[in-house]
Amino acid sequence: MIEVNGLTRTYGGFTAVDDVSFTCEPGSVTGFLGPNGAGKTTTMRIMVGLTPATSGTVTIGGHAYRDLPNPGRRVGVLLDASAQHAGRTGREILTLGARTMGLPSSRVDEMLAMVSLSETEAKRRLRNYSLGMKQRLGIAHALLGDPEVLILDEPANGLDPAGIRWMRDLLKGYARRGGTVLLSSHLLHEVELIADEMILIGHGRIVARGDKQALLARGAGEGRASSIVSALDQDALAGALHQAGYAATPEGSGFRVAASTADVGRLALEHLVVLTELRNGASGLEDLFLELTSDTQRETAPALDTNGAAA
Ligand SMILES: Nc1ncnc2c1ncn2[C@@H]1O[C@H](COP(=O)(O)OP(=O)(O)OP(=O)(O)O)[C@@H](O)[C@H]1O
Repeated sequence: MIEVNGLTRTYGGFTAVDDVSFTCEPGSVTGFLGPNGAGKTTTMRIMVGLTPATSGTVTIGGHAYRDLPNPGRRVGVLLDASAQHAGRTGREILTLGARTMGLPSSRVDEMLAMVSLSETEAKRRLRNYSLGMKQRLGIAHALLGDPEVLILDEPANGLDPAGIRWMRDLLKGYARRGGTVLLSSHLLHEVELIADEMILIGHGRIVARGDKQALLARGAGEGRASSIVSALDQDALAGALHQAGYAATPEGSGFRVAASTADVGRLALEHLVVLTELRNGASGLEDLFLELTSDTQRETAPALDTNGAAA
């Protein structure tokens, strides 16, 4: 169990983390989401004692991280997969970790096998690892001490699709066996698939949190219905939509309509319009994320022309 209470971190006059409180329960994966610079990494660094808090507390299993006698056996941490010594091999990095935690060297082989790093790859120096390989090694390092809590900053970063699925299954299995997982990510879809609980942060403040299903329902709630629709006769479709009073904007080869697929389908039937595509255009979590963090998004930056100059 992780308990974060009133966590605040300021840098000069700037507040990077602003009175953040949440808990992560055993047996669940908690997704920590927010735009660039929202305060996710800072919060996680404070949790594991790498950055001091200005105020507030974090406890893991009831103790501050710095008070845990053998922290690697309690908390697995992956904050920056490149933060290890670049001249060491993957095997050396894991062996040092195992020794520090008082684990047998057989644990290193187990972990290498678990993250699918081959014997040859394990002998390579970290500086010659691909990003995905570094992430795999980082996950192996985090799991080395068989901890009950995992704190992972963007663990899917650099993994290929098969690697992302592997990590998803790994973390879900870990939580099912009673582990507590906190992971940050920009990959909303990925978090939707993996997390049970979600925390959305913007400008250092929590803007939403709770059970994934409840947040998704909120994101896809009343007034947010959206469909993507195309027809053989687009003009007839546009006319029918207009007549019914549905707001429609051109998207792809058809329209995005502020109505449910059932309503659009019914309308097409009434007007005998043959549809070539009709699907749900709402992305509950993405819409909610963009709405709640809209003041922290950067898309107000000037558009670039094809030469990269500001238009
Ligand atoms: N040592 C520091 N000195 C000054 N400002 C800092 C420092 N560390 C972080 N910040 C600022 O705090 C804010 C939060 O940064 P943080 O790295 O926690 O964001 P993040 O949510 O992890 O972003 P990203 O998704 O881009 O990794 C940013 O504006 C960042 O510039």
